[in-house]
Amino acid sequence: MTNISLLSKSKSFNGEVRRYSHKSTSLSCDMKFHVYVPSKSSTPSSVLWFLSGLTCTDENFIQKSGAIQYASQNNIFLVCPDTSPRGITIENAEDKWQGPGFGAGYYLNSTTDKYKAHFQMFTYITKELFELINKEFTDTININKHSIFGHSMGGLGAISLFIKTNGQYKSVSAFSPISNPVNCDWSLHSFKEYLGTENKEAWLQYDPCHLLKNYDGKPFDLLVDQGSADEFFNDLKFDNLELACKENSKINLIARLQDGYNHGYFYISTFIKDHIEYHSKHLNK
Ligand SMILES: N[C@@H](CCC(=O)N[C@@H](CSC=O)C(=O)NCC(=O)O)C(=O)O
Repeated sequence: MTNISLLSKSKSFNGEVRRYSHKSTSLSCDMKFHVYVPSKSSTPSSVLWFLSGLTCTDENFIQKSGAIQYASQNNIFLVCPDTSPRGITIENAEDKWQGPGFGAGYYLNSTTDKYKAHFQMFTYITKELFELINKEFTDTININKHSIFGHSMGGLGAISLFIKTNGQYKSVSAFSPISNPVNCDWSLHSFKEYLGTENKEAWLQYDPCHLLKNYDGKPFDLLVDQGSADEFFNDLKFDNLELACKENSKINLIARLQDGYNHGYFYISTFIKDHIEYHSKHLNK
């Protein structure tokens, strides 16, 4: 018995863009997500997860990134989750697009009384939705071939989820990630609200720079693109990311400062082909 409801589908590059809804047990609310299903092939598709940034839903990437063409060419099944629980009430909610709140789940499991009932995005992405995709599309995908990438808050999420799940994903990359959230006022504010105002150790468990500096697993590549004209450049701490990776010989950082590009989807769509081909190479090793 299926646990997902099809909301829409459209043919695209010989495959299908589909939007589904389901009742999330980890978030205790109804959630939506998009997938791209490549055209039928004798080889099961590899799976590539994209984690979106602040203010996004499951629609921004699939509509604006230009990824579908390259996913089709590389037999890649795309998964585009939402960025927070939806349709619930947050008592005394804050009206800040950087969070905490809707569109700003930071891909972490909240422990504070105000948010913990619904803001469990780490578990939602890495367990609940991961298992749902493997179950519902088991005839289409290779359940052992998943990779992950993301943008901004989603770049933070891709790097932290990759490291914290010990090999669940074959490869990782990021566009303009929030690399050091504990050293940026607005992301630290969300971390304090989600994880506790004095709980520095908990914040660090979701901070890419801290995780990269202290990583002690199998060596891996990390492709990161960063626009030089990014309006959030000083908040994203690209330099701290480079330093954290330089200090750890297990991480092969491929850092690309892209001259003149800003933070938005026109920049993402310029380099999306490179990222999809990077993941395809790692998924087909
Ligand atoms: N203040 C604006 C800007 C919000 C913004 O730029 N969001 C980015 C991600 S930022 C870090 O995670 C984004 O992806 N926006 C969606 C898009 O389609 O561009 C606002 O309030 O929107």
